[in-house]
Amino acid sequence: MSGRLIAVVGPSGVGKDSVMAAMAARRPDLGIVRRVITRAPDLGGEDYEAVGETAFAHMAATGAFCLSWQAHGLRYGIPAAVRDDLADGRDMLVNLSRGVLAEMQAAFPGAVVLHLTARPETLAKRLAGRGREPREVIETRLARADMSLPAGVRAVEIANDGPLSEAVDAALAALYPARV
Ligand SMILES: Nc1ncnc2c1ncn2[C@@H]1O[C@H](COP(=O)(O)OP(=O)(O)O)[C@@H](O)[C@H]1O
Ligand SMILES: O=P(O)(O)OC[C@H]1O[C@H](OP(=O)(O)OP(=O)(O)O)[C@H](O)[C@@H]1O
Repeated sequence: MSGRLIAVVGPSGVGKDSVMAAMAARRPDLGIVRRVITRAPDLGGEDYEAVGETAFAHMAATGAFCLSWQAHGLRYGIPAAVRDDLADGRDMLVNLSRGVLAEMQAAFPGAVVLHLTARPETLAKRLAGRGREPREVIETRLARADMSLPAGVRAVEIANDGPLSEAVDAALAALYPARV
């Protein structure tokens, strides 16, 4: 059986990368897609492939991505090779923009969407604590926080205001309902 693409979405600082890493730690069969980003290398957080604008444009033009978008002044690409992992039967977590969900569902009909939420004050505190972006950049990220999901996208809503383990429990329970 094919694996499922599991899109993890939500505002900056909500905990997408933290929840994904903790989910994969609990279920080693769950993979995490390594994104290609025009971000400086080694800024911490997720494991990503850092590339320059020219390399990104070349990759996009030669079909290296199954999905790509632009946000926060950066370009993001999802390697088309994720289809090989899915064909091998592996469920794959991927951190996506809310803006590409309709396109993603058309391209991956069996995909599941996990929508993480948290209160605005929680987001502000976490972004400051993460320390990856300067204050002005944090402000513009917070301004996008309440963006809604595109019409017609069905998602599992998961609150991540409390301990990380609670969000991870909720996400795993939604994906892998226990058989009674
Ligand atoms: N449930 C949580 N409780 C406390 N801190 C959290 C929780 N979830 C995430 N964090 C912290 O918040 C910051 C942002 O999390 P991150 O996973 O980078 O979010 P995102 O990928 O959605 O921007 C990180 O410093 C992370 O350690
Ligand atoms: O359209 P949106 O839903 O607002 O999302 C836009 C981008 O923001 C996040 O990026 P990134 O992972 O660089 O930032 P984050 O870790 O602060 O969320 C997310 O992964 C998208 O790439």
